[in-house]
Amino acid sequence: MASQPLHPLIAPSILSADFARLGEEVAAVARDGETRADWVHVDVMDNHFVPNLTLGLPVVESLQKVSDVPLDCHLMIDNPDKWAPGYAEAGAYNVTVHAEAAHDPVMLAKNLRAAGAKAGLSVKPGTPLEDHLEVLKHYDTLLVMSVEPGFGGQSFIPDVLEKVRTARRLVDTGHLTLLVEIDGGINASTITQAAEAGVDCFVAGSAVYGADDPGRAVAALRDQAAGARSAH
Ligand SMILES: O=C(CO)[C@H](O)[C@H](O)COP(=O)(O)O
Ligand SMILES: [Co+2]
Repeated sequence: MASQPLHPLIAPSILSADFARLGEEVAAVARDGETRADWVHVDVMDNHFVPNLTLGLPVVESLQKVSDVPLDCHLMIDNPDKWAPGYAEAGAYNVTVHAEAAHDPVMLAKNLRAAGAKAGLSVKPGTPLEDHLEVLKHYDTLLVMSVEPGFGGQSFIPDVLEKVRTARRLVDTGHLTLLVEIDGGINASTITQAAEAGVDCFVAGSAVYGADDPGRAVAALRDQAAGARSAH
């Protein structure tokens, strides 16, 4: 995961999908061609780390059986040191834990990788990147939250782009080796500025699953991000 991927990655968040039809909702962004998502983003919330409760390991295990798009699990939970490796063992492609919640983030990254997943570290909007730079050397992805974690459909916080620029610089100069991912409020009005700041992977929940055709929304967001990147 060293250099910037050839095209921007789009990861629809099923937080905004119909939970009664999760398999079909994943299939809607898994058709071959330009409408295909790169990853499917799965928001796990425990009602402790964030004030909301969504889904957990049994649902991820079921999704893993039906999804041929890699799962990107975003764990908004306390004590990820204990729970996160289970998501890697279930076959998730990338498992992201919060820097604010992890007790031993270096050991946790090792455990995630040993279980076969990429290891992701996320920072909330108010968490400085500088506090976690040493730890980030052990991770494959950095998930910059551009809303307060807990709910979909919130407004993008542009101040976090400074963290994206810093991370991009550190990756491009070889000081870090990771993908830069952004999550929260990404849509047609905000994706250009995020792409210009250097994001590799864009999570979009309401902008994809709130659209009439989720697959078309994926293709449109990817086009827009690619255009912003090449113009930069
Ligand atoms: O982690 C999240 C919230 O905590 C979600 O991934 C995120 O909010 C996606 O939803 P939207 O694109 O509607 O903001
Ligand atoms: Co998320």
